[in-house]
Amino acid sequence: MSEMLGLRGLTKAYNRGKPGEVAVLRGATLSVAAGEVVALVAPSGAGKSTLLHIAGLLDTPDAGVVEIGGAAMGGLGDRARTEARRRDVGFIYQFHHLLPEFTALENVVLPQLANGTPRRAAEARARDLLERVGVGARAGHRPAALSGGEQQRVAFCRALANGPRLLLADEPTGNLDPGTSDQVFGVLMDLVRHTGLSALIATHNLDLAARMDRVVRLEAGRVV
Ligand SMILES: Nc1ncnc2c1ncn2[C@@H]1O[C@H](COP(=O)(O)OP(=O)(O)OP(=O)(O)O)[C@@H](O)[C@H]1O
Repeated sequence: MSEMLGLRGLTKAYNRGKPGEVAVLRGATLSVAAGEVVALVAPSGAGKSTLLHIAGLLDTPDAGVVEIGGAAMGGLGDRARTEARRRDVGFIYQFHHLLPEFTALENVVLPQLANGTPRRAAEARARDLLERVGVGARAGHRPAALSGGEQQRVAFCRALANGPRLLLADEPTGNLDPGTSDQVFGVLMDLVRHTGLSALIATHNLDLAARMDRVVRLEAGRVV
């Protein structure tokens, strides 16, 4: 099977060369195949957010290689990185991070407009995605008027708005109560499977991890 995400020998330290240096990644290597959904399990502070940010081109490693769809990302300039991120990567955070002054629909439309999609097509796609995750009827509401589970469903739609090839999620249901988390996670998995996306999903929840294709652990800065 072809590889969608390749992380090879990543190292990353904060406060590098200073007294407070924290070596977070120490040669982390990981591969996600096309269509594969991988769970990333790590104790708190082990560096999973750092790893996801590097994989999602939001941060750069000190050393090592990031490949998306077989293309090395290391040599890209800022502009090409931003383009690759917008086009290829969808990101979901623990907290929804929706724009509070915009409706659910607009939150899913805006990244498409930024990517050059005409408004009419962007709205049609946004409505379709919101319907698929069961919040179509709430499309005209702002995030504050939605429940936590609904907000997170909208955030899933936003992450998928530009049709990424790779989905990265950092505790996507970590902010929800256990019952809602379970249900909303099911919605996310349906969406991912339906789209044939590759995904790397960080979670502390071993039951959720067991519902993915493969589980990897981040320990002492390496993937085991
Ligand atoms: N900007 C920074 N400057 C200094 N240290 C940092 C910075 N960002 C993260 N760290 C440290 O690096 C380590 C890994 O952080 P990271 O956020 O990647 O962990 P995590 O596994 O996602 O943790 P959690 O599950 O608690 O969110 C932590 O010890 C953290 O304190």
